[in-house]
Amino acid sequence: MSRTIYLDNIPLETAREKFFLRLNQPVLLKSEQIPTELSLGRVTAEPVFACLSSPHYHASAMDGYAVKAASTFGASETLPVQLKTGEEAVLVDTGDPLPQGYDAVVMIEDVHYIDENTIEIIQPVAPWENIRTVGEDLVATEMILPANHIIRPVDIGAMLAGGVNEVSVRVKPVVAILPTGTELVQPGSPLKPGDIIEYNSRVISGLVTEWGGQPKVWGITPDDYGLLLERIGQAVAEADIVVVNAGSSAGTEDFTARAVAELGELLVHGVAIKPGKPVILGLVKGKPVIGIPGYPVSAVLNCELFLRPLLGKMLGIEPGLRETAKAVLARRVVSPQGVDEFVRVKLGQVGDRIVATPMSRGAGIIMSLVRADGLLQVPKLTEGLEAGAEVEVELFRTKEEIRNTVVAVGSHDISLDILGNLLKERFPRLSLSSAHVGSLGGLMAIKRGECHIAGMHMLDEQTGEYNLPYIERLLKHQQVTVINLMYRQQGFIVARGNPKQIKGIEDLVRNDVRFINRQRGAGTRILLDYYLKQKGIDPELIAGYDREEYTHMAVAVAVASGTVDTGLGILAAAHALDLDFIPLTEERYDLVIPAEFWHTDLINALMEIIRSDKFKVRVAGLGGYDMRDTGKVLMQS
Ligand SMILES: Nc1nc2c(c(=O)[nH]1)N[C@H]1C(S)=C(S)[C@@H](COP(=O)(O)OP(=O)(O)OC[C@H]3O[C@@H](n4cnc5c(N)ncnc54)[C@H](O)[C@@H]3O)O[C@H]1N2
Ligand code: MOO
Repeated sequence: MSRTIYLDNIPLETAREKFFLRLNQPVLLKSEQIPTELSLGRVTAEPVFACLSSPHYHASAMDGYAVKAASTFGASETLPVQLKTGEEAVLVDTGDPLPQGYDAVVMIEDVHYIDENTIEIIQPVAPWENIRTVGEDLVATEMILPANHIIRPVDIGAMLAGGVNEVSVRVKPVVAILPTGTELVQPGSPLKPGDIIEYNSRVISGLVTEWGGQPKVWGITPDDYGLLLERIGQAVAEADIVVVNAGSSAGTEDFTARAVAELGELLVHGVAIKPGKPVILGLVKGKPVIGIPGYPVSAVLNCELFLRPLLGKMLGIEPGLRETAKAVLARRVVSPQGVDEFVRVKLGQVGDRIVATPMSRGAGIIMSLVRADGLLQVPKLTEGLEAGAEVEVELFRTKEEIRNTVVAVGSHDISLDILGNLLKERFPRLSLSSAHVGSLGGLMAIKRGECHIAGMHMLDEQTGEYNLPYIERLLKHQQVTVINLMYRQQGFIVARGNPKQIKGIEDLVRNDVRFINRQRGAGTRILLDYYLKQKGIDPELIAGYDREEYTHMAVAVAVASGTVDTGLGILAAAHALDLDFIPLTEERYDLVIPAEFWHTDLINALMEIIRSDKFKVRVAGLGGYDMRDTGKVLMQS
C-alpha cells in the first residue's frame, strides 16, 4: 500500500467554514414526540404551551377555614368575630378546592374554638387571601418553554402541571463511531507488545452522550481498505454523523482520507492545530464524516472543535460550553507561529490570582486530560506566551473548585497522592493538585507566588543538613513555614535477586555495572553527588553517570527493562515494578508553605490530614517511610 498524500495545513477557521458551509442539508434534525416524563436532557423542537391552567381550580393554600372575607371585616382582639362552622366557615386542607361561595381562608392557627359549632377570629382576611387562584402558576396557552431549550427536571414538572404529557423534541443525532487499526484490542484482552487497548471509542461515545447525541460504537475495523470502505458506507446509511478514529495521518495504513475521497468528498485533511493536525473532514452522501487522529488527546480536541459544534447545529443548541477565567501563566509556552495550539493547564488560585501551569503536551497522554483543570489556546499569530502573561483559559472545573484546591509544586512523592486522597475523603469540597518539577522547581514556584506548598528533599553539601540551608539562601526575603512530611529510604533499585551484588556506592565504578542517573537539580542527584564527594569517587568512572532520567519510576523502568543494572531511587518505585532495593540512606522530605497561607482554611485542613494517624499509617504501610516527625514545624521565618 502506498503512502497517503501530504497533509494540508489550513487555518482552523478556514477548515470550519469549509466544513460547516457545505453541510447543505437542513442541518437541524427532525423532531419526535416523546412522553414528557422521559424528556430529561432532550432539546425542545418547538415552544411548549400549557394545555391546562395550574391550579385548574381555586385551591386552598393553607389548612384552615374557608370563609367569606366580608364576614371577617372589622375583627380585632377587642371585637372578635364569631362564625358558625359548616355554614359561615368550612374546614379545608391545603390543596382542597374552595367550596362554592367562599373567597378566603383563615389559617387554622388564627382560629379559637368557642364550642363545637363556633369559631372565633380576631383578625380579618382579605378577599382571596390564602387561596391559590386558577392559573396562579400557569395559565392555559401560556408558554412554558421556548424551542431549543435543554429540558431540566423542573421543566418536566411544569410541563406535566400544564397538562403537557408529550413533548416534541429534536431527534438525537446518531453518531457512528468506528475505531480502526489492526493493533487495537478490546479492553480486558490479554496483551502482547504492539497491542493497543481500544478506549478512544468509549471516550468519544461519552462525549457524544454529553452533547446530546446518540452514540453507536462499532467493533474494531482492522487496517483493510476494502473493509473500511464497506463499513463507512454502512455507517453513513445508518447514522447522521460518522466518526472514524485513527488512520488519519500519513502512515502506510492510514486509509481514512482516501476512503472518504472515494466514497464522497474530502473537504479537509490537515488543519493548523496542535494537537490534532491530521483531522479529516468530508461528506459522504450528504452526511458529515470526521476522521479523527488516533492519539487520545488529539481525538478529544478534534471532537471538541468539530463534532461538538456539529451536534449543536443539529440540535439547535450549543452543548458543552465552558466558563472561562483570566489566569497568569506560570511558565513560558513556546508554540510555532501559524498554528493554533491548545495547551492543557493546571489551575490554582494562589492569593487573589489564578495561576495557570502548562502541562505535558504529549498527544498520547490521556492522563493529562484527566489531570487538567483547563485549556489554553495559544493563538496562531504568536510564537508563544511569556511567563507572567495574563491569559484567558477555558475551565474544566468550576471557579469554586479551583479556589478550593491546594496547589503543590515541587518534588513528587506517592505520599502526596495519599494526602490528596485523604483530603478529599475528609473534606469533599477540597482538592490537592500537584505538579512535579523537582525540589528546586518547587522553591522557585514559592518564590514567584505560584503555589501554596512545595515538597522538597535537598541535602546541603556543606552542612549535611536537609532543605533549610536552601530555603534560607533562595527565599531570603520571604516568610515561610517548613514542616516535615516524612523521612524516606533512598537506595539502589536493582533487578530481582540483585544479580550484580550491588551493596554500596563503591560498586558503581565496577566495570560490569551500568548506572542510570537523575537530572541535575533533583534531590536524588544531589544526594548521589554528596556521597561520591564524601567517598572521593570520581563520577567519570561511573558508566552511565551522564545518562539522566526525570523520575524515580523512569529509573525503575530502565532497571526493569535490563538496559541498566541500577539507579538511585525510592523503595516505592522498586516495589511498583517488583524490583529489589538496597537501602543507602534515609532522607528528609519537607513541605515549604509561605506565611500568608499558613493559617488559611485550606492549609489548616491539609495540616489536619498530615497530622492524622490515618495518613501516617497509610504512608508507613508503603514501606521505606518513617513518620516520626510528620507534621512537625521545623522552621518558621
Ligand atoms: N510522518 C508523519 N507521522 C505522523 C504525523 C505526520 O503528520 N506525519 N502526524 C502525527 C500526529 S500529529 C498524529 S495525531 C498521529 C495520528 O495518527 P493516526 O490518526 O494515523 O492514528 P494511528 O497511527 O492509527 O494511531 C496513533 C496512536 O493513537 C492511539 N490510538 C489509536 N486508536 C486508538 C483507540 N481506538 N483507542 C486508544 N488509542 C488509540 C495509539 O496509541 C496509536 O499508537 O500520527 C502522527 N504521525
Ligand atoms: O495532532 Mo497530533 O494530534 O499533534 O499529536
